[in-house]
Amino acid sequence: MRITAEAQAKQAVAMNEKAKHDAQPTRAVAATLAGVGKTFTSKGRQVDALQGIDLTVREGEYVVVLGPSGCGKSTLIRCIAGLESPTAGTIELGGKTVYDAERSITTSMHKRDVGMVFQNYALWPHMTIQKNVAYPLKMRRVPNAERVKRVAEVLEVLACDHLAGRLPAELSGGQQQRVALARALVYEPALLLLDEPLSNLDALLKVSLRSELLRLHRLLGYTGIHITHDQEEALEMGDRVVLMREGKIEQMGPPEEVYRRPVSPYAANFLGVRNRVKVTLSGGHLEHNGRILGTTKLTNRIPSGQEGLELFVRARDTHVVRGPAVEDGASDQIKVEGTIAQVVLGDGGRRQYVVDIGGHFWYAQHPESEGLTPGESVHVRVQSDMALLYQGDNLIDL
Ligand SMILES: Nc1ncnc2c1ncn2[C@@H]1O[C@H](COP(=O)(O)OP(=O)(O)OP(=O)(O)O)[C@@H](O)[C@H]1O
Repeated sequence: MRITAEAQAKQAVAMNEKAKHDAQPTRAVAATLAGVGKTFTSKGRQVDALQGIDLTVREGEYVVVLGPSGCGKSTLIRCIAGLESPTAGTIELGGKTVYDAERSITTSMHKRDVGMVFQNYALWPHMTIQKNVAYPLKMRRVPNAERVKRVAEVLEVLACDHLAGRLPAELSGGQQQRVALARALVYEPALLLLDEPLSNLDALLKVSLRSELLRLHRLLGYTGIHITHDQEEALEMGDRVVLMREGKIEQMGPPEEVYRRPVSPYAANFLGVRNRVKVTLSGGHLEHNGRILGTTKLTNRIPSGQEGLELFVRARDTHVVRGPAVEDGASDQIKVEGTIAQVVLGDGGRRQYVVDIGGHFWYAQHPESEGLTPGESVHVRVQSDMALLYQGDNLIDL
């Protein structure tokens, strides 16, 4: 979304201003979306940014919405906040309808008890940190003494108390995002929406702020909806992960489930399953480019005559072994012969072996023999139950 920092600052303040403080522990609310659609019309063109979104986020749950650029994540969160009006469906927050296309109900963003944090922090550049965080309280005419107390409390929770007298430009990106969080939380909103809050931060800071966000969520108990295009962030942070694809929900579930069973090649690809090869079923064998893939029993569980099959395997589930594949008959393994093309430093500083399996690269992480070097003949080996097999867009249940 291309919105100016100034406009975002106004939106964030306006929403946070209205999130009511009642001196109680935070009241989390559920968010329920049914059949939500949003079509943008600009210059005679229509874009269906959201289509038929059904999603319930439970009270106190932390849901991470994941997807590539343009899949509708920001539009979704902006519709929940009231910054954007959907064109179909209903939205309920805490059991109250805040949007209903058919009944023409649209509650303004000021009346939704929602806090929001943006990717680019959206702080007021000319105000000190203390004033930035106090601003929404001031707008609601919270008395000065109470304001000072609450700002000090929230800055302390976020370990930003020592920054109170500085201007945003005098802070690092991570510090600015902490302050933006403080401003969103100073009202103890029942629902916190986070629009790519970590995307502008460097890798190390990202990881520490992930833990910080989870700690705050546990401490304060609000319902959280966090959007990101980073699969690692989503899997680490979400009680549930919602994967989006072209304005629709492709898959949702607990992170372990989404990680283990991506429902489609799109989901597998987005969740970092790097090895993807077309396979055929022939004479009871699974084959790639006319070569039999080991002694896999996957074929026992697939009806014969299937077309459009694709095998997906994670690099971290692949072993690479020197020499040709030996048929031992006993194990249920996929084996593919090839040649080491590259040895590179991959995820988490682990050596990654790139194996040329006949014009196609296969990534493997576990060497069974030390000192493998480019040009060597090897085979890659995978336990069949770690493989994912798809037919067209569907996961075959093996
Ligand atoms: N105001 C608008 N007018 C016209 N089209 C829009 C508008 N806002 C978003 N879109 C379109 O709607 C689709 C979804 O956009 P959205 O910003 O929600 O995606 P996103 O997943 O958040 O992407 P990003 O991570 O790049 O922000 C895109 O095709 C986008 O071009």
